Amino acid sequence: MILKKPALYTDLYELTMAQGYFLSGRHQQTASFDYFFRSLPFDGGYVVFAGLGDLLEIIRYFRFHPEELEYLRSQGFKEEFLSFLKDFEFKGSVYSVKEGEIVFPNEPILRVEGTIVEAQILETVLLNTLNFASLIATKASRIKQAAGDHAVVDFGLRRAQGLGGLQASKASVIGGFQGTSNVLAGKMDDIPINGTMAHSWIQSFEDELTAFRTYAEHYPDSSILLVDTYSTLKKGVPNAIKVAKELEEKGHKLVGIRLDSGDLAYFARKSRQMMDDAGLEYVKIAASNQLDEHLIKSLLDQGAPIDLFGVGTKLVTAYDDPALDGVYKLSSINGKPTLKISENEEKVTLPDSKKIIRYFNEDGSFYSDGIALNDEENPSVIYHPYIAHRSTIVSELESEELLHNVVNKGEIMIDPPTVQESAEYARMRLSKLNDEHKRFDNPHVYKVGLSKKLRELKIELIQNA
Ligand SMILES: Nc1ncnc2c1ncn2[C@@H]1O[C@H](COP(=O)(O)OP(=O)(O)OP(=O)(O)O)[C@@H](O)[C@H]1O
Ligand SMILES: O=P(O)(O)OC[C@H]1O[C@H](OP(=O)(O)OP(=O)(O)O)[C@H](O)[C@@H]1O
Ligand SMILES: O=C(O)c1cccnc1
Repeated sequence: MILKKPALYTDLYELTMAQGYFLSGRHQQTASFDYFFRSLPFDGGYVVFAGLGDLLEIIRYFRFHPEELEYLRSQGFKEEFLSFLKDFEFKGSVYSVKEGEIVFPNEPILRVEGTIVEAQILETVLLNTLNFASLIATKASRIKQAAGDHAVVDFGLRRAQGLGGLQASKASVIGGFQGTSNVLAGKMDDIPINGTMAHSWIQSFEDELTAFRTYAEHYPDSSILLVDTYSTLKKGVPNAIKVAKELEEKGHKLVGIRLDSGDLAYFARKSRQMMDDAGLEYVKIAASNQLDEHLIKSLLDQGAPIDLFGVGTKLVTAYDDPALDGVYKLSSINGKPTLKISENEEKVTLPDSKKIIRYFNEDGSFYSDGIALNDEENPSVIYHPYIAHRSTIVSELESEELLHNVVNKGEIMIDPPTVQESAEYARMRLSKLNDEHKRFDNPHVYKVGLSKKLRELKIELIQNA
């Protein structure tokens, strides 16, 4: 949890609308909003849903404190509304997929039900939390996929967008990273913290060997020496070998070396050879320098004997696709289904309260998802969202509903998932997504269909709009 006072972490219009609902006596209307995204980031085939734990904390702490009310008063908000906010607590309900779930475009992966004011007032902070966490968890998952069994560690804090670095470190672990260099994230979320050394350590000594030796004296069983400050192969690796041998004499072991520039595949091969020749097969090779999933894949395809990848900038900034386009749309008001029309059929929203059903192949892998009205039986056929004649029979398949009641009339119903639990769930679910949806180039589109009733309701509302 990052903000203990999240109520003003919002766009002004949420509060002006809330005041408008209140002053016009409409604030007790009931409403239902869906959270969903429309397109997949990184030209990928899936998203790892993250941020639910933080959202539940935000709901738990959601109050308007005296100094916040004072600020709103200074901005012209009316006394009547401010006294309403003084006692405000979220008393609505939230239905969500699990943190770590593998999800796809246009699925209503989280639904908020409540009065129009309480559901509306959550919009911005909810989007801010879920969009960023899911984006970074997805990027991390792709990087981990490229790294396979090799370890990946988050080095991104220094390059992160301000305090987003905290959420990014947590989301990276949900996506499959082993640990982070971010100490506060480690403390807050019980994530393993890891690290090596900076060039400044080496430059601050009269020579590289003394720098390595001094570090190893202090950390005889946990040193990873940065070998590229002067010359990787002529100085860095030979000096690291010397120090490793000295450690051996004292009954300790050098953990590794880190490469941070130049041709990482070439240097890794050469360093491995030099260390193996010196009987140091156990010393690991870590690599960093603007890595992402494509470079890691390329390095491993080149046969680079790298054991650990440190990944910063490209991970925490989601460099190639810096925002998930998640939105929060009204789907019913006072029990009446509603939708938002668009010229573009793909942007027309889905009305009413819905459920998501995941269908499985016989081997337990994901077959496709269906979206149906909440109060209908699980459908036996699901239909393409826009092309009427395309449908799939799903009646014989194993299925599972994905939305769970995580907040019920203001009461939080689950222990917020720990980062480790969400990471394990994401790993397990990703293993059920077939490879054609996971490949980096032109991944096969995972099918998400609609029930007949939902499709018909949507068409009826469009025609009557
Ligand atoms: N064998 C390789 N195959 C593909 N990409 C690599 C390989 N080795 C390194 N890279 C990547 O190429 C990019 C640029 O590497 P380069 O050696 O130019 O780094 P640099 O930071 O400019 O080095 P220096 O710090 O010496 O200036 C980095 O993103 C790096 O990870
Ligand atoms: O390349 P990234 O994926 O963003 O990974 C983080 C980078 O941050 C550090 O460099 P920096 O130059 O900031 O400090 P240093 O002196 O420790 O190398 C580190 O050496 C990595 O190269
Ligand atoms: O520990 C490291 O090696 C590290 C930490 C942050 C950024 N770059 C490297």
